[in-house]
Amino acid sequence: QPNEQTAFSTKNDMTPFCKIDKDEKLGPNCDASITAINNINRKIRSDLVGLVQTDFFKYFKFDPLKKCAIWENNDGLCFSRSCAIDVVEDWDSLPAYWQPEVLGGLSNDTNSDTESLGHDNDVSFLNQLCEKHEPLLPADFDEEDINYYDVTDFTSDTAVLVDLTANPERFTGYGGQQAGQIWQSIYAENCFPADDGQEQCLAKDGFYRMMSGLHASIGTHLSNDHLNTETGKWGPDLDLFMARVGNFPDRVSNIYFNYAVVAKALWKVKPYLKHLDFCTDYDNDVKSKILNIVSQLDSKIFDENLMFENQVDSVLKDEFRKRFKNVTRIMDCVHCDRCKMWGKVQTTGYATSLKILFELDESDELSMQRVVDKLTKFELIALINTFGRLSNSIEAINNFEKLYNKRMDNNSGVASFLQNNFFKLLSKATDSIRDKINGSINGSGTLGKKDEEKQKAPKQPASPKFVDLKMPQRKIEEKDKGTTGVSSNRWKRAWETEWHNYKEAVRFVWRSYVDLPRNLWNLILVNANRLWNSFIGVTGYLSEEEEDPSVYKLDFQ
Ligand SMILES: Cc1cc2nc3c(=O)[nH]c(=O)nc-3n(C[C@H](O)[C@H](O)[C@H](O)COP(=O)(O)OP(=O)(O)OC[C@H]3O[C@@H](n4cnc5c(N)ncnc54)[C@H](O)[C@@H]3O)c2cc1C
Repeated sequence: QPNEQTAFSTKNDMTPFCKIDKDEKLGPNCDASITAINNINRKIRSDLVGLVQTDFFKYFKFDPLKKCAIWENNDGLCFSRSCAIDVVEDWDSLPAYWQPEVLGGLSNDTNSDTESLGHDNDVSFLNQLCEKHEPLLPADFDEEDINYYDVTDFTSDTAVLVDLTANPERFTGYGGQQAGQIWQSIYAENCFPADDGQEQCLAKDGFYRMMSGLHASIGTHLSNDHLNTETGKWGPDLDLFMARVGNFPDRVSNIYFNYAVVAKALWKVKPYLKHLDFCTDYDNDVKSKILNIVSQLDSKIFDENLMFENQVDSVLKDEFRKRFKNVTRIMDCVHCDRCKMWGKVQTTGYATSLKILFELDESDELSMQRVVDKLTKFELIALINTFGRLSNSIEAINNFEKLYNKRMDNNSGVASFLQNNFFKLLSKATDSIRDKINGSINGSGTLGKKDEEKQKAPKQPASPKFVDLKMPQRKIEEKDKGTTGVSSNRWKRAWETEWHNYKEAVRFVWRSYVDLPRNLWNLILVNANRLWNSFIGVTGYLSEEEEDPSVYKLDFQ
Protein backbone atom coordinates (compact mmCIF):
# COMPACT_ATOMS: atom_id res chain seq x y z
CA GLN A 1 0.00 0.00 0.00
CA PRO A 2 1.26 3.48 -0.80
CA ASN A 3 2.82 5.44 1.96
CA GLU A 4 -0.11 6.81 3.94
CA GLN A 5 1.25 10.27 4.75
CA THR A 6 3.29 11.41 1.73
CA ALA A 7 0.72 13.54 -0.07
CA PHE A 8 0.24 15.90 2.82
CA SER A 9 2.08 18.80 4.20
CA THR A 10 2.26 19.19 7.95
CA LYS A 11 1.32 22.82 8.30
CA ASN A 12 0.32 22.58 11.87
CA ASP A 13 1.02 19.71 14.18
CA MET A 14 -1.73 20.59 16.59
CA THR A 15 -4.61 18.78 14.97
CA PRO A 16 -4.71 15.91 12.50
CA PHE A 17 -7.19 17.91 10.44
CA CYS A 18 -4.61 20.63 9.92
CA LYS A 19 -2.12 18.07 8.67
CA ILE A 20 -3.98 18.13 5.41
CA ASP A 21 -3.28 21.10 3.24
CA LYS A 22 -6.81 21.79 2.18
CA ASP A 23 -5.71 23.84 -0.81
CA GLU A 24 -3.39 21.24 -2.23
CA LYS A 25 -4.46 19.11 -5.19
CA LEU A 26 -5.77 15.70 -4.16
CA GLY A 27 -3.34 13.90 -6.44
CA PRO A 28 -1.64 13.94 -9.83
CA ASN A 29 -4.86 13.06 -11.67
CA CYS A 30 -7.12 15.16 -9.50
CA ASP A 31 -7.12 18.89 -10.13
CA ALA A 32 -9.28 19.67 -7.11
CA SER A 33 -8.52 20.47 -3.52
CA ILE A 34 -10.42 19.69 -0.35
CA THR A 35 -11.54 23.31 -0.16
CA ALA A 36 -12.85 23.22 -3.73
CA ILE A 37 -14.78 20.00 -3.10
CA ASN A 38 -16.18 21.38 0.16
CA ASN A 39 -17.50 24.34 -1.82
CA ILE A 40 -19.08 22.16 -4.50
CA ASN A 41 -20.62 19.94 -1.86
CA ARG A 42 -22.12 22.91 -0.06
CA LYS A 43 -23.81 24.04 -3.27
CA ILE A 44 -25.27 20.67 -4.30
CA ARG A 45 -25.98 19.21 -0.88
CA SER A 46 -29.66 20.02 -0.52
CA ASP A 47 -30.50 18.82 -4.06
CA LEU A 48 -28.57 15.61 -3.52
CA VAL A 49 -30.23 14.92 -0.17
CA GLY A 50 -33.61 15.56 -1.81
CA LEU A 51 -32.76 13.38 -4.80
CA VAL A 52 -31.84 10.25 -2.85
CA GLN A 53 -35.13 10.52 -1.02
CA THR A 54 -37.30 10.55 -4.15
CA ASP A 55 -39.26 7.43 -5.03
CA PHE A 56 -37.10 7.01 -8.06
CA PHE A 57 -33.77 6.88 -6.29
CA LYS A 58 -34.57 5.45 -2.90
CA TYR A 59 -35.24 1.85 -3.96
CA PHE A 60 -32.52 -0.65 -4.72
CA LYS A 61 -32.59 -4.29 -5.75
CA PHE A 62 -30.28 -6.55 -3.85
CA ASP A 63 -29.78 -10.23 -3.14
CA PRO A 64 -28.98 -10.86 0.51
CA LEU A 65 -28.82 -14.63 -0.08
CA LYS A 66 -26.25 -14.62 -2.85
CA LYS A 67 -23.54 -17.16 -2.08
CA CYS A 68 -20.14 -15.94 -1.07
CA ALA A 69 -17.81 -16.98 -3.87
CA ILE A 70 -14.63 -16.29 -1.93
CA TRP A 71 -14.77 -18.57 1.08
CA GLU A 72 -16.25 -21.93 1.91
CA ASN A 73 -18.13 -22.07 5.20
CA ASN A 74 -19.24 -18.50 5.14
CA ASP A 75 -22.43 -19.07 7.08
CA GLY A 76 -21.90 -16.55 9.84
CA LEU A 77 -24.73 -14.28 10.87
CA CYS A 78 -24.95 -10.93 12.54
CA PHE A 79 -27.73 -11.25 15.09
CA SER A 80 -27.90 -7.58 15.99
CA ARG A 81 -31.17 -5.89 14.98
CA SER A 82 -29.09 -3.12 13.44
CA CYS A 83 -27.63 -5.59 10.94
CA ALA A 84 -31.07 -6.46 9.56
CA ILE A 85 -32.82 -4.84 6.62
CA ASP A 86 -36.50 -4.13 6.10
CA VAL A 87 -37.50 -5.21 2.61
CA VAL A 88 -40.38 -3.73 0.63
CA GLU A 89 -43.48 -5.85 1.10
CA ASP A 90 -46.24 -3.41 0.39
CA TRP A 91 -45.88 -3.38 -3.39
CA ASP A 92 -49.15 -1.58 -3.96
CA SER A 93 -47.73 1.58 -2.45
CA LEU A 94 -44.93 1.74 -5.01
CA PRO A 95 -45.06 3.78 -8.22
CA ALA A 96 -45.90 1.94 -11.42
CA TYR A 97 -42.32 1.65 -12.60
CA TRP A 98 -41.41 -0.29 -9.47
CA GLN A 99 -44.09 -2.94 -9.85
CA PRO A 100 -42.80 -6.53 -10.19
CA GLU A 101 -43.90 -6.94 -13.78
CA VAL A 102 -41.91 -3.84 -14.72
CA LEU A 103 -38.88 -4.89 -12.72
CA GLY A 104 -38.76 -8.13 -14.67
CA GLY A 105 -36.01 -9.77 -12.69
CA LEU A 106 -38.09 -9.97 -9.57
CA SER A 107 -40.72 -11.99 -11.35
CA ASN A 108 -37.93 -13.99 -12.94
CA ASP A 109 -38.73 -12.69 -16.37
CA THR A 110 -35.28 -12.80 -17.83
CA ASN A 111 -36.19 -12.69 -21.50
CA SER A 112 -34.84 -9.31 -22.22
CA ASP A 113 -34.90 -7.85 -25.63
CA THR A 114 -32.66 -4.88 -25.31
CA GLU A 115 -32.66 -4.42 -29.05
CA SER A 116 -36.31 -3.46 -28.93
CA LEU A 117 -35.34 -0.36 -27.03
CA GLY A 118 -33.71 0.98 -30.13
CA HIS A 119 -30.86 3.37 -30.30
CA ASP A 120 -32.45 6.03 -32.38
CA ASN A 121 -31.74 8.80 -29.98
CA ASP A 122 -28.92 9.60 -27.60
CA VAL A 123 -30.94 8.90 -24.52
CA SER A 124 -32.61 5.57 -25.18
CA PHE A 125 -31.23 4.28 -21.89
CA LEU A 126 -33.55 6.66 -20.14
CA ASN A 127 -36.53 4.80 -21.50
CA GLN A 128 -35.44 1.85 -19.42
CA LEU A 129 -35.72 3.90 -16.30
CA CYS A 130 -39.42 4.14 -16.14
CA GLU A 131 -41.37 2.96 -19.11
CA LYS A 132 -43.81 0.26 -18.27
CA HIS A 133 -43.35 -3.20 -19.77
CA GLU A 134 -39.90 -2.36 -21.02
CA PRO A 135 -37.29 -4.81 -19.83
CA LEU A 136 -35.16 -3.33 -17.10
CA LEU A 137 -32.51 -5.95 -17.02
CA PRO A 138 -28.79 -5.38 -16.93
CA ALA A 139 -26.84 -4.37 -19.94
CA ASP A 140 -26.40 -6.81 -22.75
CA PHE A 141 -23.04 -8.23 -21.87
CA ASP A 142 -22.63 -11.07 -24.29
CA GLU A 143 -20.37 -9.23 -26.74
CA GLU A 144 -17.72 -7.72 -24.47
CA ASP A 145 -18.01 -7.34 -20.77
CA ILE A 146 -17.31 -3.74 -19.92
CA ASN A 147 -18.83 -3.92 -16.46
CA TYR A 148 -16.91 -3.41 -13.25
CA TYR A 149 -19.50 -5.24 -11.15
CA ASP A 150 -21.23 -8.59 -11.34
CA VAL A 151 -24.37 -7.96 -13.40
CA THR A 152 -26.05 -11.11 -12.10
CA ASP A 153 -26.61 -9.20 -8.85
CA PHE A 154 -29.84 -7.81 -10.24
CA THR A 155 -31.21 -10.85 -12.05
CA SER A 156 -31.35 -13.32 -9.19
CA ASP A 157 -34.62 -14.96 -8.08
CA THR A 158 -33.85 -14.25 -4.47
CA ALA A 159 -33.23 -10.51 -4.95
CA VAL A 160 -35.41 -8.22 -2.87
CA LEU A 161 -36.37 -4.60 -3.19
CA VAL A 162 -35.24 -2.35 -0.37
CA ASP A 163 -36.03 1.20 0.56
CA LEU A 164 -32.61 2.70 1.27
CA THR A 165 -34.06 5.58 3.28
CA ALA A 166 -35.71 3.09 5.66
CA ASN A 167 -32.40 1.28 6.22
CA PRO A 168 -29.83 4.02 6.88
CA GLU A 169 -26.15 3.24 6.77
CA ARG A 170 -25.00 3.61 10.35
CA PHE A 171 -23.40 1.81 13.27
CA THR A 172 -24.51 -1.82 13.33
CA GLY A 173 -22.00 -3.38 15.69
CA TYR A 174 -20.66 -5.54 12.85
CA GLY A 175 -16.90 -5.92 13.18
CA GLY A 176 -14.23 -8.19 14.57
CA GLN A 177 -12.37 -10.85 12.67
CA GLN A 178 -14.92 -11.41 9.92
CA ALA A 179 -15.14 -7.73 8.95
CA GLY A 180 -11.35 -7.46 9.19
CA GLN A 181 -11.01 -10.43 6.83
CA ILE A 182 -13.33 -8.77 4.31
CA TRP A 183 -11.30 -5.57 4.33
CA GLN A 184 -8.10 -7.57 4.03
CA SER A 185 -9.43 -9.40 0.96
CA ILE A 186 -10.51 -6.12 -0.58
CA TYR A 187 -7.05 -4.58 -0.16
CA ALA A 188 -5.47 -7.81 -1.42
CA GLU A 189 -7.16 -7.18 -4.78
CA ASN A 190 -4.77 -4.24 -5.13
CA CYS A 191 -1.83 -6.58 -5.78
CA PHE A 192 -1.31 -5.85 -9.46
CA PRO A 193 1.51 -7.61 -11.29
CA ALA A 194 4.97 -6.11 -10.75
CA ASP A 195 5.11 -2.35 -11.32
CA ASP A 196 6.33 -1.31 -14.72
CA GLY A 197 5.81 2.38 -15.02
CA GLN A 198 3.93 5.51 -14.09
CA GLU A 199 0.67 4.31 -15.61
CA GLN A 200 0.62 1.14 -13.56
CA CYS A 201 1.45 3.18 -10.52
CA LEU A 202 -1.44 5.60 -10.97
CA ALA A 203 -3.88 2.77 -11.64
CA LYS A 204 -2.73 0.89 -8.58
CA ASP A 205 -2.73 4.00 -6.46
CA GLY A 206 -6.21 4.90 -7.73
CA PHE A 207 -7.52 1.43 -6.90
CA TYR A 208 -6.11 1.62 -3.39
CA ARG A 209 -7.48 5.12 -2.82
CA MET A 210 -10.96 4.04 -3.92
CA MET A 211 -10.96 1.11 -1.49
CA SER A 212 -9.56 3.15 1.34
CA GLY A 213 -12.00 5.97 0.58
CA LEU A 214 -14.91 3.51 0.70
CA HIS A 215 -13.61 2.08 3.98
CA ALA A 216 -13.15 5.56 5.45
CA SER A 217 -16.56 6.71 4.23
CA ILE A 218 -18.21 3.73 5.96
CA GLY A 219 -16.16 4.52 9.08
CA THR A 220 -17.36 8.12 8.95
CA HIS A 221 -21.01 7.10 8.67
CA LEU A 222 -20.85 4.62 11.51
CA SER A 223 -19.16 7.22 13.72
CA ASN A 224 -21.58 9.95 12.69
CA ASP A 225 -24.65 7.85 13.37
CA HIS A 226 -23.47 5.91 16.37
CA LEU A 227 -25.45 4.42 19.24
CA ASN A 228 -24.52 5.78 22.63
CA THR A 229 -25.15 2.76 24.82
CA GLU A 230 -25.39 4.90 27.96
CA THR A 231 -28.10 7.25 26.72
CA GLY A 232 -29.64 5.00 24.05
CA LYS A 233 -29.40 7.88 21.58
CA TRP A 234 -27.92 7.97 18.08
CA GLY A 235 -25.46 10.69 17.22
CA PRO A 236 -21.88 11.60 16.29
CA ASP A 237 -19.04 10.02 18.27
CA LEU A 238 -15.94 12.17 17.85
CA ASP A 239 -13.55 9.73 19.55
CA LEU A 240 -14.63 6.92 17.27
CA PHE A 241 -14.35 9.10 14.18
CA MET A 242 -10.85 10.23 15.13
CA ALA A 243 -9.85 6.65 15.82
CA ARG A 244 -11.11 5.32 12.50
CA VAL A 245 -10.65 8.26 10.11
CA GLY A 246 -9.82 11.68 11.55
CA ASN A 247 -6.35 10.78 12.78
CA PHE A 248 -5.37 9.55 9.31
CA PRO A 249 -5.13 12.45 6.82
CA ASP A 250 -4.74 10.02 3.91
CA ARG A 251 -8.07 8.38 4.72
CA VAL A 252 -9.84 11.73 4.80
CA SER A 253 -8.20 12.64 1.50
CA ASN A 254 -9.29 9.34 -0.07
CA ILE A 255 -12.93 10.14 0.64
CA TYR A 256 -12.47 13.39 -1.27
CA PHE A 257 -10.69 11.47 -4.04
CA ASN A 258 -13.71 9.19 -4.41
CA TYR A 259 -15.97 12.20 -4.49
CA ALA A 260 -13.91 13.55 -7.41
CA VAL A 261 -14.13 10.21 -9.27
CA VAL A 262 -17.93 9.94 -9.00
CA ALA A 263 -18.41 13.65 -9.71
CA LYS A 264 -16.41 13.31 -12.93
CA ALA A 265 -18.52 10.33 -14.02
CA LEU A 266 -21.68 12.36 -13.49
CA TRP A 267 -20.15 15.25 -15.36
CA LYS A 268 -19.43 12.90 -18.26
CA VAL A 269 -23.07 11.78 -18.65
CA LYS A 270 -24.26 15.37 -18.32
CA PRO A 271 -25.04 15.84 -22.06
CA TYR A 272 -27.39 12.85 -21.95
CA LEU A 273 -28.99 13.70 -18.63
CA LYS A 274 -30.18 17.00 -20.04
CA HIS A 275 -32.81 15.11 -21.95
CA LEU A 276 -33.93 13.14 -18.94
CA ASP A 277 -37.46 11.97 -19.08
CA PHE A 278 -38.67 10.20 -16.00
CA CYS A 279 -42.25 10.06 -17.27
CA THR A 280 -43.70 10.20 -13.78
CA ASP A 281 -45.07 12.73 -11.37
CA TYR A 282 -41.55 13.19 -10.09
CA ASP A 283 -40.18 14.12 -13.44
CA ASN A 284 -39.67 17.85 -13.03
CA ASP A 285 -38.50 17.64 -9.48
CA VAL A 286 -35.99 14.85 -10.13
CA LYS A 287 -34.83 16.42 -13.35
CA SER A 288 -34.21 19.86 -11.90
CA LYS A 289 -32.30 18.39 -8.96
CA ILE A 290 -30.04 16.32 -11.19
CA LEU A 291 -29.41 19.22 -13.50
CA ASN A 292 -28.61 21.55 -10.60
CA ILE A 293 -26.11 19.01 -9.32
CA VAL A 294 -24.31 18.31 -12.57
CA SER A 295 -24.18 22.00 -13.47
CA GLN A 296 -21.92 22.57 -10.45
CA LEU A 297 -19.40 19.96 -11.58
CA ASP A 298 -16.26 20.60 -13.54
CA SER A 299 -14.35 18.32 -15.91
CA LYS A 300 -11.04 19.14 -14.20
CA ILE A 301 -12.09 17.54 -10.93
CA PHE A 302 -10.59 14.21 -12.05
CA ASP A 303 -8.56 13.19 -15.09
CA GLU A 304 -9.32 9.57 -15.87
CA ASN A 305 -7.12 9.66 -18.98
CA LEU A 306 -3.99 9.68 -16.86
CA MET A 307 -4.84 6.31 -15.37
CA PHE A 308 -4.87 4.26 -18.55
CA GLU A 309 -3.11 6.50 -21.04
CA ASN A 310 -2.27 3.82 -23.52
CA GLN A 311 -5.65 2.79 -24.90
CA VAL A 312 -4.08 0.22 -27.23
CA ASP A 313 -2.65 -1.81 -24.42
CA SER A 314 -5.79 -2.60 -22.46
CA VAL A 315 -4.24 -5.37 -20.33
CA LEU A 316 -3.90 -3.15 -17.30
CA LYS A 317 -7.44 -1.85 -17.68
CA ASP A 318 -8.79 -5.41 -17.94
CA GLU A 319 -6.86 -6.34 -14.83
CA PHE A 320 -8.27 -3.32 -13.04
CA ARG A 321 -11.82 -4.20 -14.12
CA LYS A 322 -11.44 -7.84 -13.08
CA ARG A 323 -10.13 -6.85 -9.67
CA PHE A 324 -12.82 -4.28 -9.11
CA LYS A 325 -15.47 -6.83 -10.03
CA ASN A 326 -13.98 -9.15 -7.42
CA VAL A 327 -14.45 -6.42 -4.81
CA THR A 328 -18.15 -6.20 -5.66
CA ARG A 329 -18.32 -10.00 -5.24
CA ILE A 330 -16.59 -9.86 -1.88
CA MET A 331 -19.62 -7.91 -0.65
CA ASP A 332 -21.63 -11.16 -0.82
CA CYS A 333 -19.46 -12.49 2.01
CA VAL A 334 -20.40 -9.73 4.48
CA HIS A 335 -22.44 -11.21 7.32
CA CYS A 336 -24.36 -8.08 8.24
CA ASP A 337 -27.20 -7.59 5.73
CA ARG A 338 -27.39 -3.87 6.11
CA CYS A 339 -23.63 -3.48 5.68
CA LYS A 340 -23.78 -5.83 2.70
CA MET A 341 -26.60 -3.81 1.13
CA TRP A 342 -24.78 -0.48 1.46
CA GLY A 343 -21.55 -2.19 0.39
CA LYS A 344 -23.33 -3.35 -2.79
CA VAL A 345 -24.86 0.06 -3.44
CA GLN A 346 -21.51 1.79 -3.12
CA THR A 347 -19.35 -0.72 -4.97
CA THR A 348 -21.96 -0.75 -7.79
CA GLY A 349 -21.90 3.06 -7.75
CA TYR A 350 -18.12 3.13 -8.09
CA ALA A 351 -18.26 0.38 -10.73
CA THR A 352 -20.73 2.47 -12.73
CA SER A 353 -18.48 5.51 -12.41
CA LEU A 354 -15.51 3.51 -13.65
CA LYS A 355 -17.49 2.17 -16.60
CA ILE A 356 -18.48 5.71 -17.59
CA LEU A 357 -14.97 7.05 -17.05
CA PHE A 358 -12.98 4.32 -18.75
CA GLU A 359 -15.32 2.86 -21.34
CA LEU A 360 -17.15 5.91 -22.65
CA ASP A 361 -15.47 7.84 -25.40
CA GLU A 362 -17.74 10.76 -26.22
CA SER A 363 -16.36 11.02 -29.73
CA ASP A 364 -17.23 7.43 -30.53
CA GLU A 365 -20.89 6.71 -31.23
CA LEU A 366 -20.46 2.99 -30.64
CA SER A 367 -18.98 3.45 -27.19
CA MET A 368 -21.84 5.83 -26.38
CA GLN A 369 -24.31 3.11 -27.28
CA ARG A 370 -22.46 0.45 -25.36
CA VAL A 371 -22.12 2.51 -22.21
CA VAL A 372 -24.77 5.18 -21.90
CA ASP A 373 -27.63 3.49 -23.72
CA LYS A 374 -27.22 0.40 -21.66
CA LEU A 375 -26.98 1.94 -18.25
CA THR A 376 -29.61 0.36 -16.08
CA LYS A 377 -31.88 1.90 -13.53
CA PHE A 378 -29.96 0.20 -10.74
CA GLU A 379 -26.63 1.50 -11.95
CA LEU A 380 -27.97 5.04 -12.03
CA ILE A 381 -29.53 4.62 -8.59
CA ALA A 382 -26.25 3.22 -7.22
CA LEU A 383 -24.31 6.07 -8.81
CA ILE A 384 -26.48 8.80 -7.31
CA ASN A 385 -26.66 7.12 -3.90
CA THR A 386 -22.90 6.61 -3.80
CA PHE A 387 -22.46 10.28 -4.56
CA GLY A 388 -24.99 10.97 -1.78
CA ARG A 389 -22.98 8.84 0.66
CA LEU A 390 -19.76 10.68 -0.18
CA SER A 391 -21.49 14.02 0.16
CA ASN A 392 -22.71 12.90 3.55
CA SER A 393 -19.21 11.85 4.59
CA ILE A 394 -17.83 15.25 3.62
CA GLU A 395 -20.51 17.06 5.56
CA ALA A 396 -19.82 14.81 8.57
CA ILE A 397 -16.04 15.40 8.33
CA ASN A 398 -16.59 19.16 8.42
CA ASN A 399 -18.84 18.81 11.45
CA PHE A 400 -16.37 16.54 13.20
CA GLU A 401 -13.64 19.08 12.55
CA LYS A 402 -15.72 21.73 14.32
CA LEU A 403 -16.35 19.40 17.26
CA TYR A 404 -12.66 18.54 17.41
CA ASN A 405 -11.52 22.16 17.38
CA LYS A 406 -14.07 23.02 20.05
CA ARG A 407 -12.71 20.28 22.22
CA MET A 408 -9.13 21.38 21.65
CA ASP A 409 -10.08 24.92 22.69
CA ASN A 410 -11.75 23.65 25.85
CA ASN A 411 -8.84 21.34 26.57
CA SER A 412 -6.07 23.91 26.38
CA GLY A 413 -3.34 24.50 28.98
CA VAL A 414 -2.93 23.07 32.46
CA ALA A 415 -6.50 21.87 32.62
CA SER A 416 -5.86 19.73 29.59
CA PHE A 417 -2.60 18.38 31.01
CA LEU A 418 -4.24 17.44 34.29
CA GLN A 419 -7.23 16.00 32.57
CA ASN A 420 -5.22 13.90 30.18
CA ASN A 421 -2.24 12.87 32.22
CA PHE A 422 -2.86 13.28 35.91
CA PHE A 423 -6.20 11.53 36.06
CA LYS A 424 -4.98 8.85 33.70
CA LEU A 425 -2.04 8.10 36.01
CA LEU A 426 -4.29 8.22 39.02
CA SER A 427 -6.75 5.82 37.53
CA LYS A 428 -3.92 3.51 36.38
CA ALA A 429 -2.55 3.44 39.92
CA THR A 430 -6.00 2.76 41.35
CA ASP A 431 -6.56 -0.02 38.84
CA SER A 432 -3.28 -1.72 39.65
CA ILE A 433 -3.98 -1.52 43.39
CA ARG A 434 -7.46 -2.91 42.83
CA ASP A 435 -6.02 -5.73 40.69
CA LYS A 436 -3.52 -6.61 43.41
CA ILE A 437 -6.24 -6.65 46.04
CA ASN A 438 -8.50 -8.77 43.83
CA GLY A 439 -5.56 -11.06 43.10
CA SER A 440 -4.82 -11.64 46.76
CA ILE A 441 -8.50 -12.18 47.57
CA ASN A 442 -8.83 -14.63 44.69
CA GLY A 443 -5.65 -16.35 45.86
CA SER A 444 -7.19 -17.03 49.24
CA GLY A 445 -10.22 -18.52 47.53
CA THR A 446 -12.65 -15.83 48.65
CA LEU A 447 -14.40 -13.88 45.97
CA GLY A 448 -15.83 -10.42 46.42
CA LYS A 449 -19.34 -9.78 45.12
CA LYS A 450 -18.04 -7.95 42.06
CA ASP A 451 -15.65 -10.77 41.25
CA GLU A 452 -18.46 -13.27 41.47
CA GLU A 453 -20.49 -11.15 39.07
CA LYS A 454 -17.52 -10.93 36.71
CA GLN A 455 -17.17 -14.70 36.78
CA LYS A 456 -20.82 -15.21 35.97
CA ALA A 457 -20.75 -12.75 33.05
CA PRO A 458 -19.82 -14.25 29.67
CA LYS A 459 -16.19 -13.61 28.91
CA GLN A 460 -15.69 -10.84 26.35
CA PRO A 461 -12.99 -11.72 23.84
CA ALA A 462 -10.08 -9.29 23.95
CA SER A 463 -11.12 -6.67 21.41
CA PRO A 464 -8.68 -6.21 18.53
CA LYS A 465 -10.19 -2.77 18.03
CA PHE A 466 -8.12 0.35 17.94
CA VAL A 467 -4.76 -1.44 17.84
CA ASP A 468 -3.45 1.00 15.29
CA LEU A 469 -4.92 4.04 16.87
CA LYS A 470 -3.54 7.32 17.91
CA MET A 471 -6.36 8.14 20.26
CA PRO A 472 -7.26 11.78 20.78
CA GLN A 473 -7.29 13.25 24.24
CA ARG A 474 -10.04 11.92 26.45
CA LYS A 475 -13.29 13.74 26.75
CA ILE A 476 -13.61 16.15 29.66
CA GLU A 477 -16.81 15.58 31.51
CA GLU A 478 -18.97 18.49 30.52
CA LYS A 479 -19.02 21.23 33.08
CA ASP A 480 -22.75 21.55 32.80
CA LYS A 481 -23.25 18.10 34.22
CA GLY A 482 -23.06 19.94 37.54
CA THR A 483 -23.39 17.89 40.68
CA THR A 484 -25.26 15.06 39.04
CA GLY A 485 -24.16 12.19 36.83
CA VAL A 486 -20.81 10.56 36.38
CA SER A 487 -18.60 13.52 37.28
CA SER A 488 -20.35 14.15 40.63
CA ASN A 489 -19.93 10.45 41.48
CA ARG A 490 -16.25 10.73 40.74
CA TRP A 491 -15.88 13.73 43.09
CA LYS A 492 -17.86 11.94 45.76
CA ARG A 493 -15.64 8.87 45.50
CA ALA A 494 -12.49 11.01 45.61
CA TRP A 495 -13.75 12.85 48.70
CA GLU A 496 -14.62 9.59 50.46
CA THR A 497 -11.17 8.14 49.69
CA GLU A 498 -9.40 11.25 50.99
CA TRP A 499 -11.54 11.35 54.12
CA HIS A 500 -10.83 7.69 54.80
CA ASN A 501 -7.06 8.22 54.38
CA TYR A 502 -7.14 11.21 56.71
CA LYS A 503 -8.99 9.25 59.42
CA GLU A 504 -6.49 6.40 59.12
CA ALA A 505 -3.54 8.77 59.55
CA VAL A 506 -5.03 10.47 62.64
CA ARG A 507 -5.84 7.07 64.11
CA PHE A 508 -2.25 5.90 63.57
CA VAL A 509 -0.73 8.94 65.32
CA TRP A 510 -3.23 8.78 68.16
CA ARG A 511 -2.58 5.08 68.80
CA SER A 512 1.20 5.70 68.81
CA TYR A 513 0.85 8.08 71.71
CA VAL A 514 -1.63 5.92 73.59
CA ASP A 515 0.50 2.79 73.22
CA LEU A 516 3.85 4.43 74.03
CA PRO A 517 3.81 3.97 77.90
CA ARG A 518 2.69 0.35 77.56
CA ASN A 519 5.37 -0.43 74.97
CA LEU A 520 8.09 1.27 77.04
CA TRP A 521 6.99 -0.68 80.11
CA ASN A 522 7.16 -3.93 78.09
CA LEU A 523 10.64 -3.05 76.85
CA ILE A 524 11.92 -2.34 80.39
CA LEU A 525 10.41 -5.55 81.69
CA VAL A 526 11.95 -7.68 78.94
CA ASN A 527 15.40 -6.16 79.43
CA ALA A 528 15.19 -6.40 83.23
CA ASN A 529 14.18 -10.04 82.85
CA ARG A 530 17.09 -10.74 80.56
CA LEU A 531 19.57 -9.08 82.96
CA TRP A 532 18.13 -10.99 85.92
CA ASN A 533 18.38 -14.30 84.07
CA SER A 534 21.96 -13.69 83.09
CA PHE A 535 22.71 -12.61 86.67
CA ILE A 536 21.33 -15.89 88.05
CA GLY A 537 22.96 -17.88 85.22
CA VAL A 538 19.81 -18.97 83.29
CA THR A 539 20.39 -18.92 79.47
CA GLY A 540 18.10 -19.90 76.57
CA TYR A 541 15.10 -19.11 78.70
CA LEU A 542 13.89 -16.40 76.34
CA SER A 543 12.94 -16.87 72.72
CA GLU A 544 15.28 -15.57 70.03
CA GLU A 545 13.04 -12.60 69.56
CA GLU A 546 13.07 -11.75 73.20
CA GLU A 547 16.84 -12.26 73.45
CA ASP A 548 17.45 -9.60 70.83
CA PRO A 549 15.54 -6.48 71.81
CA SER A 550 16.25 -4.95 68.42
CA VAL A 551 13.77 -7.39 66.81
CA TYR A 552 11.15 -6.76 69.42
CA LYS A 553 7.97 -5.67 67.68
CA LEU A 554 6.06 -2.80 69.11
CA ASP A 555 2.39 -3.52 69.27
CA PHE A 556 0.41 -0.45 68.36
CA GLN A 557 -2.88 -2.22 67.88
C1 LIG B 1 -18.42 -3.94 3.26
C2 LIG B 1 -18.51 -3.55 4.70
C3 LIG B 1 -19.51 -2.69 5.10
C4 LIG B 1 -19.60 -2.32 6.44
N1 LIG B 1 -20.63 -1.51 6.84
C5 LIG B 1 -20.76 -1.19 8.15
C6 LIG B 1 -21.86 -0.38 8.59
O1 LIG B 1 -22.71 0.05 7.81
N2 LIG B 1 -21.95 -0.12 9.93
C7 LIG B 1 -21.04 -0.61 10.82
O2 LIG B 1 -21.18 -0.36 12.01
N3 LIG B 1 -19.99 -1.37 10.41
C8 LIG B 1 -19.84 -1.67 9.12
N4 LIG B 1 -18.80 -2.45 8.72
C9 LIG B 1 -17.77 -2.83 9.69
C10 LIG B 1 -16.69 -1.73 9.78
O3 LIG B 1 -16.22 -1.34 8.50
C11 LIG B 1 -15.47 -2.21 10.56
O4 LIG B 1 -14.95 -3.36 9.96
C12 LIG B 1 -15.82 -2.52 12.01
O5 LIG B 1 -16.41 -1.38 12.58
C13 LIG B 1 -14.56 -2.90 12.81
O6 LIG B 1 -13.63 -1.84 12.75
P1 LIG B 1 -12.12 -1.95 13.20
O7 LIG B 1 -11.75 -0.69 13.88
O8 LIG B 1 -11.92 -3.24 13.90
O9 LIG B 1 -11.23 -1.97 11.88
P2 LIG B 1 -11.68 -2.16 10.40
O10 LIG B 1 -12.48 -0.97 9.95
O11 LIG B 1 -12.31 -3.51 10.22
O12 LIG B 1 -10.29 -2.08 9.62
C14 LIG B 1 -9.30 -3.14 9.64
C15 LIG B 1 -7.93 -2.51 9.45
O13 LIG B 1 -7.88 -1.83 8.19
C16 LIG B 1 -7.09 -0.64 8.29
N5 LIG B 1 -7.92 0.51 7.88
C17 LIG B 1 -8.98 1.01 8.53
N6 LIG B 1 -9.53 2.01 7.83
C18 LIG B 1 -8.77 2.15 6.73
C19 LIG B 1 -8.83 3.02 5.62
N7 LIG B 1 -9.80 3.92 5.46
N8 LIG B 1 -7.86 2.92 4.67
C20 LIG B 1 -6.88 2.00 4.78
N9 LIG B 1 -6.79 1.13 5.81
C21 LIG B 1 -7.73 1.20 6.76
C22 LIG B 1 -6.65 -0.53 9.72
O14 LIG B 1 -5.32 -0.98 9.80
C23 LIG B 1 -7.59 -1.43 10.47
O15 LIG B 1 -7.03 -1.98 11.62
C24 LIG B 1 -18.67 -2.84 7.38
C25 LIG B 1 -17.66 -3.69 6.97
C26 LIG B 1 -17.56 -4.06 5.65
C27 LIG B 1 -16.49 -5.01 5.22
